[in-house]
Amino acid sequence: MSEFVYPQALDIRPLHHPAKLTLRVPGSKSITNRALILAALSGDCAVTNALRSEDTEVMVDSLQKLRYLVETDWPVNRISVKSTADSLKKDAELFIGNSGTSMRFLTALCSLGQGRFRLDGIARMRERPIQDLLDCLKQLNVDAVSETQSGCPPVLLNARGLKGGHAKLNAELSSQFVSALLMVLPFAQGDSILELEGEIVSEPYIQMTVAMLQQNGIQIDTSTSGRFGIPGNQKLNCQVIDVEPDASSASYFFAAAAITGGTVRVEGLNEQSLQGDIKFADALAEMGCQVEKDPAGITVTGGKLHGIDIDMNAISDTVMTLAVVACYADKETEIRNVEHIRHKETDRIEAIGNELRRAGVEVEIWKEGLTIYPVEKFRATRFNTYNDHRMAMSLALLGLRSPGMRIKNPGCVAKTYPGFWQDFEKLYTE
Ligand SMILES: O=C(O)C1=C[C@@H](OP(=O)(O)O)[C@@H](O)[C@H](O)C1
Ligand SMILES: C=C(OP(=O)(O)O)C(=O)O
Repeated sequence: MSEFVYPQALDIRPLHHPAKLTLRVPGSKSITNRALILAALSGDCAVTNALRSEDTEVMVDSLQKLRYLVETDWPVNRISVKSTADSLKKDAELFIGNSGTSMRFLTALCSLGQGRFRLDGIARMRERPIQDLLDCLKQLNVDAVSETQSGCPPVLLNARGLKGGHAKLNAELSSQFVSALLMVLPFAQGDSILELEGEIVSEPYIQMTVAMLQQNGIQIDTSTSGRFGIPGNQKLNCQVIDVEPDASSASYFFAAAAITGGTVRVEGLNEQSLQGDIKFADALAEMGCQVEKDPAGITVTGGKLHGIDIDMNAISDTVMTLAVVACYADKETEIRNVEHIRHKETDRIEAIGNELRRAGVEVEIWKEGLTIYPVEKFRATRFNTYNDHRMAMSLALLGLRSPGMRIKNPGCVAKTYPGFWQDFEKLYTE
C-alpha cells in the first residue's frame, strides 16, 4: 500500500475527553472478496465501494493471474471484473499473503477451471487449516492436496472442471470452507448437495454468502438446517455489487466510545447489514452502553461498563476489541466458544491474553475462550501485535485511557484497514 507509510512503533496518546466522532469506515473485506469472486463468475460485473487493503489486493492480483480482466479505479473504490476466453484455463501460481478468505475462496474457484494451480502464502498462512475444504473437494472428484501434507497451504490443484455431487464438509474450524463451496457449486455441471458436519463456526458469514448469491439470482435450497441443495449450471445475474462499510472495522470506534464514555456514530451500517459483526454493538449494549440503530448508521454512547458472560462464536473477529473494553468494566468478562480464533492471523486467544497480562490485567486463558478481570491501573506496555491487524487496532484502544501504551508494527493494519491510524487520529481532533 504505497499511500500509507507506517512507523516501526506508534505511541498512543491518552484521550483527555470523551470521544465524539462521526465517521464512515472503509468497505467490508468479507463482502469485497465475495463480490470479486461473484463478479468473476458472472463474467462482467463491477464492485463499488470496494475495500482497498492487502486482503483485497491479493484477491485482485490472483484473479488477474487467473486471466480475468480486472481494472481498479481506487480513487473511487470501484473494481470491474470481466472474464476472458482464458479465464481459469491456464496454469497459475497464486501468492495469497495471509488472507484466509482469498485462500479458501480461490481454492474453490480454481476447482472450476482446467489446469494446474498452486496457492501459497506467508509463513502463518502455511499454518492455517484447509484440509477440510480439500477433503470435501475430493468427494467431488477434484484433485486438490496440501503440498506438504500438513493440512495447510500450499495447495496444489490439478483441475479438470467441477461436476457437482453429494459431499460432506466439516465446518468446525472455519466457515470460509462452506462459503467457498457455496460460491462455486452453482456453476458445476450438475446439481449438488452439501452437508455440514461438526459444530458450525462463524455462521453469519455463511448467511452472508447465501444472501449475496440469492441477491444476484442464484438458487440455493436452505430449507434443511446444515444442508444445502444447489442446482448446477446456473448463471449469475449482476452488473454491480455494492459493498457496505466494514462492521469489524467499526468495532474499534464503537469501543472507543465505550471506553471513554463518549459517542461515536458509524454511517452506512444498519440492522439490514449482511455482516454479523454489527452485533458487536449489542454486546456493548449488554455491557451498559446506549446503542441506537437507524437506517443511516449506528451510534454508540458509553456508560458505566459491566462485565458480561458472552458466547462470541458468531462475532469472533471482535473478541479482542471486547477483551479490551472488558478491562474497564466493573467485574470480570467471560468470552466463550471461540476456539476457532486460535487459527487466525495468530492464535488470538493466547495473543490477547498474553498482551493484556503484560499490561497488568489478570486474564484466565482456556481452550475455547478467556476471562478478563479489570484492574484499576495499567502498566505502560510496548504491545506485540503478532502481525495481526486486529491485535494492533484493539490494543490501541487501551492507550486511549492509560498512558505509555505503544503499538509495535502498526503497519499490520494494512491487511484490512490501511488508513486506520488516520481515522483513529480523528478521535483527538474532532
Ligand atoms: O467468510 C468470511 O468473510 C470470514 C469468516 C470468518 O472466518 P472463520 O469462518 O474462519 O471464523 C472471519 O473470521 C473472517 O475474518 C472473514
Ligand atoms: C480472520 C481474519 O481474516 P482471514 O481469515 O480472512 O485471513 C480477520 O480479518 O480477522
